[in-house]
Amino acid sequence: MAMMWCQRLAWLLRGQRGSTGRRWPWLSQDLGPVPAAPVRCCPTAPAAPRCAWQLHQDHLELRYGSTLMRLDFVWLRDHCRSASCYNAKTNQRSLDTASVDLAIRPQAVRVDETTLFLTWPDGHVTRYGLEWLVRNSYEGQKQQVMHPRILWNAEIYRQAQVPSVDCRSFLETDEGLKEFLQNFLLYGIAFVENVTPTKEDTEILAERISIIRETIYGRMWYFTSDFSRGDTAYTKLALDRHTDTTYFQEPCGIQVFHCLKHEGTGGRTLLVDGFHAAEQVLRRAPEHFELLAKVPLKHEYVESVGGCHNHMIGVGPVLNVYPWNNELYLIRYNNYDRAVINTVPHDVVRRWYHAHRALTAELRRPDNELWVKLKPGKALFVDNWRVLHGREAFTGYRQLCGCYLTRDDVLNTARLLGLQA
Ligand SMILES: C[N+](C)(C)CCCC[C@H](N)C(=O)O
Ligand SMILES: O=C(O)CCC(=O)C(=O)O
Ligand SMILES: [Fe+2]
Repeated sequence: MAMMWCQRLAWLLRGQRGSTGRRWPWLSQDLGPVPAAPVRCCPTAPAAPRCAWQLHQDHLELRYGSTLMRLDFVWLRDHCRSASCYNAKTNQRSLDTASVDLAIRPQAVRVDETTLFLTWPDGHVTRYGLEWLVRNSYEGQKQQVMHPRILWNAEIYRQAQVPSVDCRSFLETDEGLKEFLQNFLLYGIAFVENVTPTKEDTEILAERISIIRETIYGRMWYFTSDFSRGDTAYTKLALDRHTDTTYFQEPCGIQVFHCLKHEGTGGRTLLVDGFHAAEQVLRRAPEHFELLAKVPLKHEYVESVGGCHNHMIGVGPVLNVYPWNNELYLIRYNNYDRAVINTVPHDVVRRWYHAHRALTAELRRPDNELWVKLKPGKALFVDNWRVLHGREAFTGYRQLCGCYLTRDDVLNTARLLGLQA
């Protein structure tokens, strides 16, 4: 029934080029109720058609199920999955997009129960599965989040009783790895237990899920409070919550910590969900959130200790969101490493400080603080794009090892196991 109705429209539409605006008032913005006549002509049809469409000057408006899509004609030509336009073996586009006339319009449009058919002026036919369009259209994408997450404060995290994964199951079974990654994606932190407390064993863990990201700190690093590097991390001092490598253009995606030894007091690790704090700012004062997401600033690492000479600069806002759905994907927060602010005009800078204060207040709320004591055998993976870490001051000998991971490769592993990442 829907099909017949649309086909009729297709006939009507021929020769209607150059039209603007809505030509068929019975097809309201949300393609509202179905017109009475066509429904009656097909008694077995369901009450509302699954699909309805209408051509506009530069796009096709298509409703399928509850999704109303607006599909640009060039987009529709560009994403053609025919054998000559797309190589299904490599999943790569063969079509040269630059060869598409930017004023292209389909010559004929037809929809059946499952598929949209478009015939282009040169006779080429493009087919789209309607389900595929829902999944891949802007409107479909907007209805979902890229990364499903559970935002937490200390209470929520404890209540969830997220299990640690055993080292053997992590290394030897896909289920163990998948469970670990699922927890990591949802909470931004995850633990592996019963790890042999050596750098080499920690490295094996890291390599199970990703490629190790070598940085100025090396590939796998050890650190103690020997000030072997010009950074507070290499002392016994407390470290307030922060994310690492904010001074890289692309901050490291994941950080692995494994405490190999601690003979002394203090030294607990602090973890805070930066996205939870940012969400609270968004709820309470959206203008602060917006400023933190819009104003770029620099972070900097200037080192000149012993033989180590480094000067790194990373530029970007504190909060990074996908523009199409405002979903957070990266927080860059390190008050130690924040550089001189010289990218913000005078009439914005004070407002930025207010916004930064609001976020800091959220990040410092005691209910948001998760304190854990890292012990030999228990490795911690932290999403450095989301969860802030810090540490309590300590006494005695304390040795940590770990590494950074490339984010893309962690997500790759997760996707290959069937997780949404
Ligand atoms: C982890 N490791 C000890 C190797 C490096 C520490 C880097 C510390 C730096 N201030 C930052 O926050 O990025
Ligand atoms: O010593 C710690 O527990 C963490 C120090 C730190 O922030 C880091 O190494 O990135
Ligand atoms: Fe750190």
